[in-house]
Order: sequence, then structure tokens, then C-alpha cells
Amino acid sequence: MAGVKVLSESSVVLKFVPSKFNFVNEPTASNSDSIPIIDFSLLTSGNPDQRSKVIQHLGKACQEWGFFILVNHGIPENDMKAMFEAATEFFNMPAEEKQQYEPKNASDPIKCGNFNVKDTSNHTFTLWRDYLKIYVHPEFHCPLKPDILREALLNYSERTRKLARALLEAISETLELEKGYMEENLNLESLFQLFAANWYPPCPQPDRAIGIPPHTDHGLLTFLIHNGVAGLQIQHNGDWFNVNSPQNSILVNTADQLEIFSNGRCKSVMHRAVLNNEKTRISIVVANGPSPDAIVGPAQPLVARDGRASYLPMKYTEYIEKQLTKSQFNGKTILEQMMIQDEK
Ligand SMILES: O=C(O)CCC(=O)C(=O)O
Ligand SMILES: [Fe+2]
Repeated sequence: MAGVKVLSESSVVLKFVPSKFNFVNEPTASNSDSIPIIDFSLLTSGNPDQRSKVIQHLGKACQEWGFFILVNHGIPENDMKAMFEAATEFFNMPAEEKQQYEPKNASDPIKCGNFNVKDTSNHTFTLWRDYLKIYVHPEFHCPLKPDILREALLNYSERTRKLARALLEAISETLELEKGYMEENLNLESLFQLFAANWYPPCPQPDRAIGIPPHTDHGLLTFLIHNGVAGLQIQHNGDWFNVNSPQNSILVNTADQLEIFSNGRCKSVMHRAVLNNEKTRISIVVANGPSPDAIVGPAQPLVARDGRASYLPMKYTEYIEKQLTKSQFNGKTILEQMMIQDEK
């Protein structure tokens, strides 16, 4: 498990992508001025008029895009920097040190390596990315090295957890659910948090490989920050868009459990990470889900309003397990399997 980073830094200059990475990519994406931007500070300290406008805007962002750029979110820049530093130190450690985290079971709390997936024609390929994934809540796990990782991660997971709960409360309001309904039903006090650091080295043929192919995330809300190198693309009404975000913003996407809970109102956005041939891209991702034990189905008041449930309920841990063990890039996604077709 030498990893893509080692491969890209070896003394042999790579001109072509080795065949195991080959993935037929359709990298075309446009820029858009309409990707929603949400000012978090107006939710917490705006006047009532400002606040109700942000709530409206937030509801629209979740329903139409399943994605928004969060600014003035209150997480100090230094806390984000600390995460990039710790992740860089981790990826820079010798292979022997990282080897202990090579995945043995899909549910191991700390994993690192690179990832093989199957494309739609059942052909296996490797992603142009090294990753580190850690379960950080309700149980906190952390590699012993590098030393700086533990404190940075404890702090960042706590801050993002608070932010996730505040945003979910606001989203609950956009769904016109009673205050506390989502908190209680999904037991957000013990919300599940998965931390991931993604390392995408420069790629000699960026359109012959991919960082992460199109997928949706399994939780409620995913937070992503990156080192200033673009690469995230999202799908909207069938077209792909580049996400160009202001410095220090957090990219937030609505994920599968929120689509299910909202009975289809919030959209779990399809997204992918593309490569470039110049710069290493690093992304720091926190996936926030319901409590692992929560049974997630459409919220009852919404089912009553709609006259039907559009998704089947499932325990969240089972959902994660299904997604981890079945390649979602091949055939029906787990989310599609949960949908109840309209009887017409
Ligand atoms: O690095 C990115 O831009 C995308 C990461 C991502 O989608 C994920 O980790 O689920
Ligand atoms: Fe993702």
C-alpha cells in the first residue's frame, strides 16, 4: 500500500496514468453564479427579518441544490489550518507507520489507504487519492501519530458538531417541524461523525483518472474544506458545476439521511472530486449523521402532509454498512433502493 502520493513523488516522472487508475471521465463542468451562499451569522445574530430571509434561502438551497457555501460560520481559521497541518503530517509519515490502519473490515474506526471501485461495466479501478478516515463521535478514535492530530481533531470535531446541530435545527425550521423534533427523533446528541482527509496528488492526465467518482454521502450534512485547490463538482438539474468557494468558507452538502427524513424535500446532492496536473489538493471532510442507533425514515408530520412516505426506514448503522460493503458506483445506489415508487 504505497499510495498515490508516493507514486506521484517517486523520482520517475510520470507522463501517463498507470492503467489501474484508468477511469473514463466526463470532466466537463461549468461555473455557476447561483450556487447558494448562506451567512451563518445572520441565523444566530441577525435581526428577525434577516433571520427569516436566511431560513427561506437555506430551505431553498437544500431543496433545489442539496448544497450551499457557508460563510461566517464561526469556526476559527486557525482550527482549520491545524487540521490541514495534522493531515499533511499524517500522509507524510512512512508507509510502515500507516500500515496498521490498512482496512481489514469496512467498519474499522481508523482506516487509510487508497480505494478500488467498480465502474458501471464491472471494471475495477483505483482512485487517484490517498485517504484517512476516522470515526470521531459518539466514540472518539484517533491515530497516535502525528502528535498534533489528537488535539486538532478533538477540537475540530466538537466545533463542527455544534455547527451541524445548529444548521440542522434551522433546516428543521425550514421543514416547518416542531422545535426539537429532528434533535429528538434522530438523537442528535450522539450524532455520528466521520472525519476524512483526502489527498489528491497532481495527476499527469487528469481526465484519465478520478479522485472520487460521482456519489452521494450517507449522513445528514457533510462539511468540506480544502487547501485552496479547486476540484469539487456538484450535479444540479443533470448538469455538473465547479464549486469555487471563498477562502475559509465551508462547503455543505445535504446527504442521504436528510433526503429520507425530509421525505424527499432536501436533495442528497451527487458530487465528485476531479484532478489537476499541477497542484496537490487536500480536502478535510466531516460527515455528520444521525445517532448510529437511530431508525431513519420520513418524519411523520411530513408523511401526514404528503399523504405518503416516499422512503423505507432503516437503522442508520445498517445503512452505512450497506454503503460500505456495496460499491455504490455500480448499479442502484442504496438511496435508490430505499425509495418507494408511486403507485400510479
Ligand atoms: O474532496 C472532495 O472534494 C470530495 C470529497 C467527498 O466527496 C467525500 O469525501 O465524500
Ligand atoms: Fe462525498
